[in-house]
Amino acid sequence: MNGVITILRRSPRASLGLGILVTLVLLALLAPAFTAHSPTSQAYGTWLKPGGAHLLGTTALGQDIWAQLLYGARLTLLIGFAVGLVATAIATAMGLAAAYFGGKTDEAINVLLNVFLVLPGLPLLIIASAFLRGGGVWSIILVISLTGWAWGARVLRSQALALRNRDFVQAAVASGEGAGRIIFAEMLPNLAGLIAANFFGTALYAVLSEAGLAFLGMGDVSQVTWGTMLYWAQAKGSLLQGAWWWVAAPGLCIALLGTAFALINFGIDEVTNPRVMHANKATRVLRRKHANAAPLASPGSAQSLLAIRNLDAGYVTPGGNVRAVRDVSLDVAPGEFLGLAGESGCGKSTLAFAATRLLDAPGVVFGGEARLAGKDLLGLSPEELRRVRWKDYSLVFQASMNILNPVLKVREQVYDAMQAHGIQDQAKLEARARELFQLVGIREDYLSAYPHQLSGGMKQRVVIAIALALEPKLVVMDEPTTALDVVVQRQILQEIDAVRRRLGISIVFITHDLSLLVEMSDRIAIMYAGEVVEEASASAIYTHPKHPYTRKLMSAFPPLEGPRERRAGIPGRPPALSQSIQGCPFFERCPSRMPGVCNEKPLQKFDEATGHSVACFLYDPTVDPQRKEQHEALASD
Ligand SMILES: Nc1ncnc2c1ncn2[C@@H]1O[C@H](COP(=O)(O)OP(=O)(O)OP(=O)(O)O)[C@@H](O)[C@H]1O
Repeated sequence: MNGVITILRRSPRASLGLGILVTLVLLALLAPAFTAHSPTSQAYGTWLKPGGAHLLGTTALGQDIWAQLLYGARLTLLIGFAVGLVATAIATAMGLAAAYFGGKTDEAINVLLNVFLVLPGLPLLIIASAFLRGGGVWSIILVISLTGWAWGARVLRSQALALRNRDFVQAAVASGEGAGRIIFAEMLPNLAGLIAANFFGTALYAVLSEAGLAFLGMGDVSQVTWGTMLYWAQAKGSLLQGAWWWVAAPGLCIALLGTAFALINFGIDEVTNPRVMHANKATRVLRRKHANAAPLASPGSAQSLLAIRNLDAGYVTPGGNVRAVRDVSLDVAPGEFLGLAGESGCGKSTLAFAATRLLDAPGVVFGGEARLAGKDLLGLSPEELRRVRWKDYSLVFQASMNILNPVLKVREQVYDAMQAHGIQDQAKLEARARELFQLVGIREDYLSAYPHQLSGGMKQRVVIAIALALEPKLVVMDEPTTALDVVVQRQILQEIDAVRRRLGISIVFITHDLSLLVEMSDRIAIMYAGEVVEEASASAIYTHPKHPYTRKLMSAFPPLEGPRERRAGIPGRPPALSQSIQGCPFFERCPSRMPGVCNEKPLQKFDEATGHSVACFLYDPTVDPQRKEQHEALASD
């Protein structure tokens, strides 16, 4: 129900379509309230013009056209809805079975699908209806369902196959969940939008097919539907008699019903697909804002390679906007290693992707700025962006090794990025590829290998080599080594650091592992619930963490040296990012919270020392120092 309300709220097209559909259904159900005539009675005069007792005139057989239209809507709608249900049920069952069971089941379903898809639709409908003639409206429903399920099944199968390979389904399989639960609880809900769209698409096909069959005289012409009305109008030569309204009335109604189904279908697509409409809208608004924006004039920007200002980003979901990055401002200096840390889900990746224009729908940048060497990244056209990526900045993320194409040799893939940016000379390409391999610690002969011949660590090094190929000014690394074992992880990190120092590039490094960051970074920014809550040099974060959250994070990791101690987690959960947050987002979990201050005042950053800022009211000079001391003491108890 909530899903339907969201679709209607978000999509004016869906609301219009549903409005038309509901009106037609009401007219059909309440037909006796709108006409006193019977649709089948032939007691009225023939060929009467619209007006008087007969709103739309009468037929050649003396039937009231308005009454036929109202009562005919019942069967037409029944056929649409019934075929929609039957064909969608078949398509869903086939698609899910093919994807879940795979192997022979998938092959068999695929063959069946292909047979139905290559058979021409109309002749198949005609032959099937000839066989089932005399079976009334249910045989029409059966015939149209049998010919109309295959397209939906093909689309659902491919979507279900993609889902089947997603981590959460694989995890459910690995944990021993039964087939029924995986199909109905894990996969089906993710296909809900597609199934609903398929229902309305098939209903539209059914209404049009019924009209086509009836018009050809292949349906049950003794029943009143909009299709059989067209058949009789044509058979009795209504246009030759000048009675165009007999054809126009059912024709327009069919077109109206078709429009309603199509509008609802569009609406579902807009909201449940990749939410393209919203993403595009937000991007357009942002572009306009950026076209008029003045360059940044905030402190630090002269020193900054990457300057992020008041960045707001997140995801448009059917349940509302998720604000995963909230008003974040951050600078990365040339040659600097900036670590970004925080619990899972606090917005680190969203920040990195949004600032580098890599956030895909349903992700959206709601506002703010990101400038790289003064260039407004959020305002660049796709062509300008293409020129800047890889050359000015590149990105390496956790699953990056999967970007390697399994059927191309590593050499070609290393060449690709360089060729796309104008380096065509084979000798130069080869020399640079070898140099890059040396840089990231892989033997040069692996350039001739295929990705499957490399280990995970080597593949990740190849990706890092590709990211460095054009010597970008900035490399953003989002947990690039998390999937690797700790020894390989450490080696790669040391090599990345050596490359950074040698080439003078800046690195933004994202990880949960704060102890690793302390070791590697120049500066660390701690994120919590979409906000940067503390920012300081790595040594200050290690020796004097200020924010209670940073302190808790630090105490959750083993120390770099000294005796082993029992580590404590942070009780509670971060707030939902789909809701607005009043005051400090850490309030509920904070051992030093000051009720009436932290949960009420708008969150601010306070400078504790040069280059050390904390978003915490314990450092607010306007709060009574005694109160702060009491609460700090509480935390240390
Ligand atoms: N496609 C999406 N649709 C809706 N919400 C999303 C989507 N992707 C991420 N989110 C939400 O955005 C928030 C921030 O996610 P993000 O991946 O940026 O966090 P993170 O700190 O990088 O987490 P992790 O360390 O686990 O990668 C989370 O609450 C997450 O649930």
